[in-house]
Amino acid sequence: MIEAEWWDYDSVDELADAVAGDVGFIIESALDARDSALIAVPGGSTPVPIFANLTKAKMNWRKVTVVPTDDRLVPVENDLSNAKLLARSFLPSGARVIPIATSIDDYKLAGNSADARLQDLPWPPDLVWLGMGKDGHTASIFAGPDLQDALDAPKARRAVGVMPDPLPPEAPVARVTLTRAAILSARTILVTITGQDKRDLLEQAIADGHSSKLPIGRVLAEAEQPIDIHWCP
Ligand SMILES: O=C1O[C@H](COP(=O)(O)O)[C@@H](O)[C@H](O)[C@H]1O
Repeated sequence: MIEAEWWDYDSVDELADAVAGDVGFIIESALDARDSALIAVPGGSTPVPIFANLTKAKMNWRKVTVVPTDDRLVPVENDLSNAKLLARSFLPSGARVIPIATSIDDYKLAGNSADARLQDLPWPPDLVWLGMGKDGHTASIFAGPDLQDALDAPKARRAVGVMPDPLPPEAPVARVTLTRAAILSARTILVTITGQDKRDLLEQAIADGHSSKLPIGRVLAEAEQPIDIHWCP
């Protein structure tokens, strides 16, 4: 059973303030301890106001590397690109942003390429920050033919390519994602979600643990570290 602590806020603004503070603290602690920080952060819409608050923090951003937990296989100029969001959010502060998606058509090969990029980074990440879709996917670990690959990849494997099935209507494309092993290797894991529907889904996924039908339940069931879940309606 995972050790999950819920942090509830009344509004997105309050959540954004608090999570930006926590992530800033994690980065500062890594800079103090190792003189560099590596964080993996989600895409989508939930983190946007948090990024805005976080990047106002004064710290040595030049020593901070930011990677997406996952990305959609689209050109980096496309609005669906998580790398585009990270570049827009973090590059002005001076952080290094490493995209993991490529223009390779074969999504499995794109997964190999994402893995190779991540193999060049000092591991483990100081933080893996996860979001969750309405269908219970996290990072881009989705239901579909590649679910087991992403869940069962060996410890050394950091990313794989996946084809969600069904394809989510808001972004109906193949993806690359951190594996479960890569997510769980992080020094700290936190989750941000909004809305009662997602809360109900995540509570159920956590309760079901290993037998959860939802990818996020299967990922978190194996976590050895305590996990903070930040939520607002
Ligand atoms: O597709 C994705 O969706 C999830 C959730 O996004 P949200 O917009 O509902 O917050 C996100 O965590 C993931 O990184 C992204 O690629």
